[in-house]
Amino acid sequence: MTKSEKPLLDQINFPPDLKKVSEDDLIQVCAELRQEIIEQVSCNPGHFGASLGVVELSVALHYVLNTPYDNLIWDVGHQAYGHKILTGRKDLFHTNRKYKGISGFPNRGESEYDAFTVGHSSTSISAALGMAVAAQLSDDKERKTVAVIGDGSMTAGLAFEGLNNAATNNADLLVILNDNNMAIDPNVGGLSEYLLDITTSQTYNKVKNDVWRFLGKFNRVNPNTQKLFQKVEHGIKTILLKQSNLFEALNFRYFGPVDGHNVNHLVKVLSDLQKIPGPKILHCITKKGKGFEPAEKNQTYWHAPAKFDANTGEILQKKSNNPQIPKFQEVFGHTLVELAEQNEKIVGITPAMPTGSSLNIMMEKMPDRAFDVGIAEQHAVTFSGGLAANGKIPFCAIYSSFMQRAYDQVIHDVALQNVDVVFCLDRGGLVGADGATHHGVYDLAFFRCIPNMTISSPLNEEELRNLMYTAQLGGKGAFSIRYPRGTGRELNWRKPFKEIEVGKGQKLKDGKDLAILSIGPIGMLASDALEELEKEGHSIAHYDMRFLKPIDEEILHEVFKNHQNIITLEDACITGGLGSAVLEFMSDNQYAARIKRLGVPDRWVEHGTQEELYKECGFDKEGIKKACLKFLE
Ligand SMILES: Cc1ncc(C[n+]2csc(CCOP(=O)(O)OP(=O)(O)O)c2C)c(N)n1
Ligand SMILES: CC(=O)[C@@H](O)[C@H](O)COP(=O)(O)O
Ligand SMILES: [Mg+2]
Repeated sequence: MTKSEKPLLDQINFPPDLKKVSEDDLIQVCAELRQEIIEQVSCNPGHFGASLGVVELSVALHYVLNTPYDNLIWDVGHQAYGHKILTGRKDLFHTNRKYKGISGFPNRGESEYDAFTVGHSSTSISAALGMAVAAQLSDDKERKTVAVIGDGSMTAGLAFEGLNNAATNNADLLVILNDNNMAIDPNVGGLSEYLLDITTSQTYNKVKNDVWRFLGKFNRVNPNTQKLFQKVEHGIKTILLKQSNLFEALNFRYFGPVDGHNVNHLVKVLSDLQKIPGPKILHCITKKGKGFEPAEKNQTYWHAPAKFDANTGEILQKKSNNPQIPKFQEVFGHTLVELAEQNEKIVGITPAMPTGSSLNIMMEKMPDRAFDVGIAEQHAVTFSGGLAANGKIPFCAIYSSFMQRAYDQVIHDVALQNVDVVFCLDRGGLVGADGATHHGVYDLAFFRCIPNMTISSPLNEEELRNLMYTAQLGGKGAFSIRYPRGTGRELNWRKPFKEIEVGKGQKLKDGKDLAILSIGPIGMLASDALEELEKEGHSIAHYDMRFLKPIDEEILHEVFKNHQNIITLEDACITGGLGSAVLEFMSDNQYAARIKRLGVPDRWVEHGTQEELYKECGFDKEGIKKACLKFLE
């Protein structure tokens, strides 16, 4: 692809370079930055629409703020590509999300301009408040703190916990609400409707405009008069806006809505707001995908598209390598509808990931029984607990790494209640390019200590269907079914349902030299490795455990009686999951054997393709072979 000319952006490597540009030229800088993002992401896929939507905001913020001294915190961070390009990573941007390349999210270890490492949503207000209070305590009065949070991320409880605390704190904090009326899928819920209301309400906006006119004058007066103006302005807002504005009612000073694509206006507004102390919120209206027509039109697809033609928007590569084989997510989505057609108790829940999880299949077919609850994992779990308490069988689909946020709800609101909730734990294992924030590698360990919890992971698509079938039969309490990002291998997966006995694994292959115990689809890599080793004359047994809890003790007795060398394999952290369970069993039953645990080591694993990361962790096919041969030698 030929890159377009970018005479202004070429001169900008860090914010001080940007500050040298005249205000009149900022529009051109934005155009070049937008084009740079389009060209880069077109050939090196990543998040897209969100970054296009905040081009003007990114330029204006770095133009006005004194970063990195001032703290700029991006919520989620999937929109921070412009920020990265403006803060020293333009020449590295072609390595974005690649193995050993730069991270797709702001990362404290990567740049001093990344004030907080992010990836999970709705952390920005709390983190920013922490930084603002730290500045206050250090008597660092000049330091500004700004959090940029999207309308989707604002729906999470954590965001409101931050607002609530900031309201009475008086720390110098600016929250920029980047409102594009979208999450990955359309944003949902009362807050989203409220934001639309205050953006479009004529009465509200007339009052707001009057206040803005007043603020314009505010900046032109001397400091003594400013104090007086401040009081008057506060009075006006208290009387006129507090009752009609949620954020004002929470003690934030609310400004906006403003056009988030007018860079010169943003520069002016942000400069004005620097002079206003205390907690304040600037409501910016933007368009996700701004400036790239296909992305503006189909915002969900272009949230994170496959490779595309930067000129035409034509998709150049399907996301999956083999489009005929369905993703585990599609098997989940279609199977859920099939089961829900037979069992009217079944309902589906997703916290803001209808497309990613494929719950959208049920949402389209059975809109009354499938719920997108917004970015609200804690609520999704407790909501499921409530549904189950009144006789429904919720299938709550949550990405493993986002489930971390709802841990107490799983314990307190599902397991302890002894109600039937099926957790479809999506993206279990190393996810690839999203990296450390998104790898779903802790769930096996953090669920295993919960009493009565059933923890399962299918070897393949057929087992996924059968586990879902088994779980919906009811009477099983909290039941987790974990599957990874991506596809299995089965074209012909729509087979009749079969109940699987809870706690029963299966022997895939006999062998006498060594035994491998695996859980989940990573077991298929073990099968590949064993096929090759078999040809080399080695005899290795392979068991698909299927359940981590209750674990199949019959299999374990058989294995420990017949084998001195055992390998456990899981696409999960090796501390606390299958390997640990097998070691505990050995100790509790006074067996002795050599055990090698293969899995994700006890350190952060960054981004790359799944294959590169399996290799790094030593459990790709070659790694498994190597571990076996080490024992056999
Ligand atoms: C805790 C958590 N849940 C879900 C996600 C997945 N996720 C990433 S971005 C996003 C949508 C965010 O919407 P918004 O904040 O409005 O940003 P936009 O993409 O519209 O700019 C979601 C659901 C996440 N990163 N973290
Ligand atoms: C930023 C974010 O959290 C999501 O966009 C995430 O990257 C989606 O991951 P999948 O691509 O696995 O759905
Ligand atoms: Mg949004």
